[in-house]
Amino acid sequence: MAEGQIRQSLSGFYDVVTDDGETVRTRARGNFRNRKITPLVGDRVTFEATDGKDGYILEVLPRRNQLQRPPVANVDQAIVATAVKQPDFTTNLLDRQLLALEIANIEPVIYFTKTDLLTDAEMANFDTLAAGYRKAGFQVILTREPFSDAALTAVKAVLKDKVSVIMGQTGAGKSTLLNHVAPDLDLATGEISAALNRGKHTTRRVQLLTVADGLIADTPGFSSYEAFSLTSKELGQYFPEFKRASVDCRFRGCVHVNEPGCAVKEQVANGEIMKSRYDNYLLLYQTLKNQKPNYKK
Ligand SMILES: Nc1nc2c(ncn2[C@@H]2O[C@H](COP(=O)(O)OP(=O)(O)OP(=O)(O)O)[C@@H](O)[C@H]2O)c(=O)[nH]1
Ligand SMILES: [Zn+2]
Repeated sequence: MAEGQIRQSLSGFYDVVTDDGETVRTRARGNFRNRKITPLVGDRVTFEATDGKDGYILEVLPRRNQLQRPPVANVDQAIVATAVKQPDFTTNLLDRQLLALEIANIEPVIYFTKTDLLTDAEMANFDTLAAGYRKAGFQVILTREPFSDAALTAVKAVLKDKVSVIMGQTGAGKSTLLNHVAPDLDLATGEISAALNRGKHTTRRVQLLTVADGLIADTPGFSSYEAFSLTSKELGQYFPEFKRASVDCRFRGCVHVNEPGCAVKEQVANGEIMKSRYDNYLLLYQTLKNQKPNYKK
């Protein structure tokens, strides 16, 4: 019996890399299907290897988290590629992406793309915005020149020794960024997400690629479009700076809307919490409140 990590899945085959760096092609045994366990890329597994034949997976070790798109487990962080322009930037989309990651228990890293399209005055606004997100507790990479040494050094430092996924709207610059970080990958811009997960292809390949001493999923995520399975009451827990502030709210279970003595609203008023985050919270709160209860979870 050996142990390793699934680095690629393709048509029912799982390529497992052992701690010695050896790659073994395996299949999952029937008992996985019975137990409704589908091994995922990123899973730590035990497996049996047979000389000259495909090995088979014995057990999937407990997961820290898992994503549906891309189907990857044990993800450390998500690089949220966020264009400052083309497509237009909105805090609403960014905050929804951050919420989705918080729910999935995956650390976000906000990476602003296309800063070369900004005037200096516009750049100053993004500096202020980045400072707000940093204060809220998020990692933010914002550089004046895309793909400058400083920008690439920052990205590589973030990727090192971690399992990362990259997410962002179509056209946000995900493949362009990856191509700069790892030129040998040579991903076709505009094709990274077109080729996969669009329903047309039945043989879906998912891979963790070695990039800058880390592992990165070759398929981007789209979780911002997904419905959130949480209640309006729970929402505040997934805005980290709200959660921190809420210990000082007068009422336990304060949802930071109409309650008196709300520490979150106080911090919005005095500029500690970003107004845009609060406005987006209120929009999401209303959406969730109007949503039919979801008893699935
Ligand atoms: N000016 C400018 N253009 C950029 C930058 N990064 C990417 N682009 C352009 O933006 C367009 C979209 O970039 P992609 O890297 O294909 O975007 P993507 O996020 O991979 O898009 P999908 O594959 O559709 O999800 C391309 O025409 C890129 O050349 C940048 O930093 N500055
Ligand atoms: Zn409150």
